[in-house]
Amino acid sequence: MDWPTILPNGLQLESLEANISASSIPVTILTGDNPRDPLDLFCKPNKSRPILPPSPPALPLIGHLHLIGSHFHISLQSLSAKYGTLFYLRLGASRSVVVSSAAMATEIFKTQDLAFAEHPKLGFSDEMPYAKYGFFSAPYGDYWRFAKKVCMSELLSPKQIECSRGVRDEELVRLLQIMFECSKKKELVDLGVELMKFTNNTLCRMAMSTRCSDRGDDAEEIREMVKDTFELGSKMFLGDVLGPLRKVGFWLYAKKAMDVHLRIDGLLERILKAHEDQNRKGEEEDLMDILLKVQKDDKAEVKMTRIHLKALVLDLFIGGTGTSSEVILWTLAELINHPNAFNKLREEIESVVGGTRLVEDSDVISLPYLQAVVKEGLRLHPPLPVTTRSSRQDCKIDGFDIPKETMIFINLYAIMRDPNTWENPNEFWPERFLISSSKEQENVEEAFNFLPFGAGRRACAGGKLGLTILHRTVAAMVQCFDWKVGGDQDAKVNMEVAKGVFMHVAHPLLCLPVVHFDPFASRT
Ligand code: HEM
Repeated sequence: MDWPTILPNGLQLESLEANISASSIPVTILTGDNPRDPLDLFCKPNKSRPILPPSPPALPLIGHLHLIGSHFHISLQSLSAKYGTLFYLRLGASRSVVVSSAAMATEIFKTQDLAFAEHPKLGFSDEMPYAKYGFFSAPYGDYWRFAKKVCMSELLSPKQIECSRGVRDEELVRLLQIMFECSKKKELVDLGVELMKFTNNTLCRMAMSTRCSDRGDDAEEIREMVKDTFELGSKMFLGDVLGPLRKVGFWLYAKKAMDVHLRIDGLLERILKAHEDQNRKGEEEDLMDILLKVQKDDKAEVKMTRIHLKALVLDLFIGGTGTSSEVILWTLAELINHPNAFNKLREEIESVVGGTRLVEDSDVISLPYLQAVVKEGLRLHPPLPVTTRSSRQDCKIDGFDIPKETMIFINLYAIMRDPNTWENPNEFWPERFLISSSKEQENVEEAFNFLPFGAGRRACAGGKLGLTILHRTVAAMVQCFDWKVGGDQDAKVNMEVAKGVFMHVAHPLLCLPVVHFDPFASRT
């Protein structure tokens, strides 16, 4: 099925051409509920005439680009209020369909999961040496299925998460020590920066025990490179998805992208060699050790190459660090702005943990309010507010045709703030997750209303690890400190979101930590 040249509302090619030649391009083309996409004027007519979802008026060449503002997820949310929970957009050269309700998401994530089990291939994928081998970008097929199995049964399994407890404990204590130090010196902490370092270090050590290498500053170097990758990645994504011509993003940033890639590859290669050379028997296995074993396993159903291995480690590292630190930051910001919730959480922690030790992973099961707080943080501030899929074949949703290789934007942010599902959807109110019974909560998740980790085959592979890190870190930061924004007792956090496709905070969160409880006091 090709994209149509005649629309379901009956607009004919000839009449549109006439309108264009009358040189009133935008105005005349843009009338009608489901106007002709001007780009299609140059395509051959197609007999099958698919019925596309409704769409806003489009402009020649740029399509609907002019309707996208500084916050991608919010622009899509506003458009869905007007054009429905399934609508068609052409952003520059990309044809896409936007999904903004749980019912439509159910089609993508459950009913037709297999048909949408791929992330879209971006214009620059072929040019980037790792992109073809990565897990996130892998097409649904033998390699992806094999890597997913390795992730779920080995790398990110409950057993491996438990094995990583020592590393996670050490990194959390290191984070808290920084806060105690700043508190003592009455210095403001940039919470975003410290949390990012914390998740980076945790994931870096879990993935490749940087102590294996001969240099001590690998984590810092990786952090820099991941930052560069993210910045470049979003520019190239925007260039690719929003630009008038595909691959423009790549042409613009190719040299820088290649430079970052070579730096990352050099570093990963060095760490990999250190793992191969050392006799690590008796030492705790990290993810690289496990993958090296998988790579050498002749009986494995798929042969994993060296480049696959490096790309997978990098994907896990990139997928896990920024996401976790952002949610911790937003959740703390909400708690600081909602002192009642903050105090309620602290009381719960103190009643379960007592006053002599730091909260532990094993306490979380007895801390329902903590779990509700973290869920509410994820609901309001999903670090990937819009996830993407690509249709692997021609499909139908809600009676509309979705041609093969259409990019699907699933607006997780809009779904988790849908007023039809959530009472006072924009309010931070963790109690909403306590009021309903656990059965009702399961229903909410099964009904695809709560989707911070996406869903279906391509759902987040590290959700369990992510939640483990979130629960423990938020709990420890509340158990140990009061937080004064900018050093001021009554100041509130500015909750503005930075421009772009992610959910970064727009302004650094600078806080003075004031010690409430020091679990290490007796040891010093
Ligand atoms: C708060 C923490 C996290 C959040 C909110 C989050 C969210 C997401 C979302 C929304 C997706 C896209 C899912 C979809 O398209 O349906 C995703 C994919 C992914 N995430 Fe996470 N993530 C988190 C932590 C992690 C961690 C800790 C790891 C690993 C260490 C990880 C690894 C991945 C991978 C590998 C994918 C790609 C899955 C695939 O393509 O099959 N994530 N994540």
